[in-house]
Amino acid sequence: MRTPSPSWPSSNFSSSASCNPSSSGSPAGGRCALRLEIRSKRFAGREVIRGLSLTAAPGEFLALVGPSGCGKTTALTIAAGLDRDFDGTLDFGGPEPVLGCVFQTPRLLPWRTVRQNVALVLPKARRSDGTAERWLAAMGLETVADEYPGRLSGGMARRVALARAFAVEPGLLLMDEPFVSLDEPTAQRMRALLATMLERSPATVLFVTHNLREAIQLADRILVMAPGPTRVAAEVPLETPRALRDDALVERVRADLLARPDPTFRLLA
Ligand SMILES: Nc1ncnc2c1ncn2[C@@H]1O[C@H](COP(=O)(O)OP(=O)(O)OP(=O)(O)O)[C@@H](O)[C@H]1O
Repeated sequence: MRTPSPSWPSSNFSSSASCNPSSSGSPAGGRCALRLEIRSKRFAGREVIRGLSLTAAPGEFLALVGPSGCGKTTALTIAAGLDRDFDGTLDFGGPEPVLGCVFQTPRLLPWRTVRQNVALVLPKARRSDGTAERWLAAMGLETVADEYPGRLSGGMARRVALARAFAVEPGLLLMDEPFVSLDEPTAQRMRALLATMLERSPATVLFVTHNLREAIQLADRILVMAPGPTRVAAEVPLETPRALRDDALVERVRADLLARPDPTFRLLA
């Protein structure tokens, strides 16, 4: 049985400090640079990535797009520091950042309430200081804080996963197809919500997606990956402010990219 969906939070917000669920009060937070150089990554001797180099400026939203199996998740896992078995370097231009991760599935603990799922990622001293509740409220989820994940819709569960990622005030947010398999209207609302949350709590973002429209809508820069072994084959900066990217603009940019003579872009059609 599913609980009724609470209303979606508004994507407009006041910039006053009291509206910011972040406790640091610092809009810049701990945003970090990201410099990842994968000279070679092998699985059981098979090289899947060669010569992949990517950098992100503090606060930049970088989207990695490319066909299935080309190594996007592998690169993200290395950027998260979860796979150190590669030839190359990972550098944040300073101390290791606080990481927030959002995966293809929400990965909520079914035996914990929504509130507990968010509070669990916080340092012990902050688990009951209202941080989890503030982020749940920011996602429009305050009415389901005491529910268990099994009672949530798919979209609500994804919002809990987003609240959990933002609750740690990440300097680096790693997202692996976070809105895949949602119906399109729900995915659209999630994208708007993500953009709003990033305005409230800025982070450097590495966002993996198959969905070129989604990348055009959200990213500051798109890296197009090509397989065999994987490398960055093209880079697309997006200069129109995110808030001004309506459907028509997204479609126009997508059509322009797919019409490019570079065969890499045809892999994205
Ligand atoms: N643990 C592993 N052991 C062996 N091979 C792996 C492992 N993880 C990934 N691979 C291989 O590495 C390649 C890249 O996989 P990866 O999951 O990074 O691709 P992807 O671009 O994220 O794919 P998708 O878009 O389908 O999620 C694939 O050929 C995959 O089979």
